[in-house]
Amino acid sequence: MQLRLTDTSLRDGSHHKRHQFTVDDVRSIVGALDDAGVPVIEVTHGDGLGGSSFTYGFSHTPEQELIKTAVATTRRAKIAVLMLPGVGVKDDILVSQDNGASIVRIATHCTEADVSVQHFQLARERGLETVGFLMMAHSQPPEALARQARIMADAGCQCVYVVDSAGALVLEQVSDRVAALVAELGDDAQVGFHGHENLGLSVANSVAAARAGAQQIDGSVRGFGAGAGNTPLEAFVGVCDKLGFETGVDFFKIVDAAEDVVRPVMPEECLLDRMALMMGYAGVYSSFLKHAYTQAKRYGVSGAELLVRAGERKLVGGQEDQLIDIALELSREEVR
Ligand SMILES: C[C@H](O)CC(=O)C(=O)O
Ligand SMILES: [Mn+2]
Repeated sequence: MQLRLTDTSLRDGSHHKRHQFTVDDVRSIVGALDDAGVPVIEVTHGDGLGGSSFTYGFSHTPEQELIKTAVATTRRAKIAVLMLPGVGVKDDILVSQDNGASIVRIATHCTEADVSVQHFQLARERGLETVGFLMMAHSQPPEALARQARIMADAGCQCVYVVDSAGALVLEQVSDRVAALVAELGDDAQVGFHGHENLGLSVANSVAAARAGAQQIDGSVRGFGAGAGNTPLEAFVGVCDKLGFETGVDFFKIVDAAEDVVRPVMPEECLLDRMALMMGYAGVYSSFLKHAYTQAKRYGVSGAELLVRAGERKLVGGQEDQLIDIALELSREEVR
């Protein structure tokens, strides 16, 4: 069986790098991944097009410069961009296409697929390939996710992803969700899976997704992504070789890329440490990790407790400022 892999290190890794990617980083990573045969490479601010802001963190280099560099560097791989409606706007899609991106991935919270309809319609009218991201997929049962996937597919989405933003899903919880989407969508759209490593299961979860019928799988070389990182793509390629899934990616080349090209660009390794584990356990959006570190330090409170409470409040992407509220709550409790 054929799997199409997308590397997200130059987008999800942007969270870990606090959005400080340079043109040189993009050139070296895209060059190495393209040479290894990775078919799709995503390049955008961590929070998608238009994410460079006070709330999410300002980019070192404008994302459109990074996208242009990726397009100029790649020989075979397609360049994808991510957008969250409301963070980015329709014009951002058009500018990205003018700069050579050919796949647009529209991400919504997994109960809000309806906000993506106009973006899929525009992207298809313009001849772009489309992917939909149902984020925080652990928070909804399979049948609810399938209904949201149907909204995306009817709007023109060609592959709907189960996105384990919190790294909170465990094996059958992935396959049940993927299978529900496959059953709902049939030939109308493919199904994909995007994992995070917060419970140490991203590779196993991606295998479960593929076995349940997912045809597209995300990963980031060296796990370079938010939280404890994404599915380490080089490990997943090796596992696919052993299980007989065809990826078209050269295992030895991607292992060298991870070690020699990607690791030097990372500020530090992505760790499965206390904070990351809390995210997986409590079901917290992985992109909150750096914000939680910042607020925990600023208010002198426990980052792990901050994340557990973020999970209890069921915060979703875009509610980063609520971490300040929780930090104040914790510091008030400590004073008493
Ligand atoms: C904007 C988020 O970082 C998208 C993503 O990668 C996820 O939800 O996971
Ligand atoms: Mn992610």
